Amino acid sequence: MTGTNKSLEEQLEELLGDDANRSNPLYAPLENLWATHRDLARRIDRISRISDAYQSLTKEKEQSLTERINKQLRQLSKVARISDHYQKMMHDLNLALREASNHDPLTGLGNRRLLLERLKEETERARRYSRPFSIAMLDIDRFKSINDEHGHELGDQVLVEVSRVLDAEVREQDLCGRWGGEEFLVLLPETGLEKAAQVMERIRSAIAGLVVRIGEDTISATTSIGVAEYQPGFSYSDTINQADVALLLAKRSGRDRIELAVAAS
Ligand SMILES: Nc1nc2c(ncn2[C@@H]2O[C@H](COP(=O)(O)OP(=O)(O)OP(=O)(O)O)[C@@H](O)[C@H]2O)c(=O)[nH]1
Repeated sequence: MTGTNKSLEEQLEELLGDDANRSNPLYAPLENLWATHRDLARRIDRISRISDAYQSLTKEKEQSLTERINKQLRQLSKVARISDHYQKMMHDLNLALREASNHDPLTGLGNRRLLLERLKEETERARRYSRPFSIAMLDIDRFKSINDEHGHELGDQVLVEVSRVLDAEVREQDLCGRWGGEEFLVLLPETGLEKAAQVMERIRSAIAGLVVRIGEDTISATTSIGVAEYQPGFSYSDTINQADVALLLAKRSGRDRIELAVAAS
């Protein structure tokens, strides 16, 4: 009656389902035992389903917590990237602002503000370490008539060309900048009057040889230059005044020349 490949449960079901076995004295206890077993199995099944459900709920919670943390991490790294980007932008903007506040937009040379800053520093250095320095004030001759004859735009072009010569001719340690209008200032650290005069003579000659072309027309320009050396006890503006006086002398003496400031005795 019982096949060997049948499970114990199947065999019992078959035994208890067969009415012929009811008269067997073991039938009732076996039926009871089977009922108890099935009840127990149902309970175990329920408990394990509850446990499974609880486990998957916990797993789900864990998963969603991990997902939430990952999402927050992704958002944080995005915010960090954006913040880095803005910091770089601010840095570049600051550099551009500093560059703009220190440079002349037409010629690209340092402006009066930068020149004054460096001049003050150089005066302090000269005072402290007893080191020489000189400055040269350079002015384009009869610039008004260049503007009047050829127009303001061309006047601007001459300013740019003169700036290029200046920038190319000054030495590494020197600083040249636009003092204002058609006037330029060259700062020559570690340089006495005589040496400064040599450098400026080279610059004067290079500018005199400059030819600015406009279509068929050509323009040339000359410059007058006043050179002054820092004197002990001088303020930076005293040195500027001395260079200005020398420049005025150069203008009055016929232009296209260099005059040196007379050292205070
Ligand atoms: N094109 C142009 N002209 C300028 C600029 N700044 C100043 N100027 C002109 O430069 C001229 C300077 O003229 P003045 O100060 O009379 O001197 P100058 O004609 O050079 O004569 P001297 O200095 O005596 O040789 C003025 O006409 C200004 O308008 C500029 O940025 N561009």
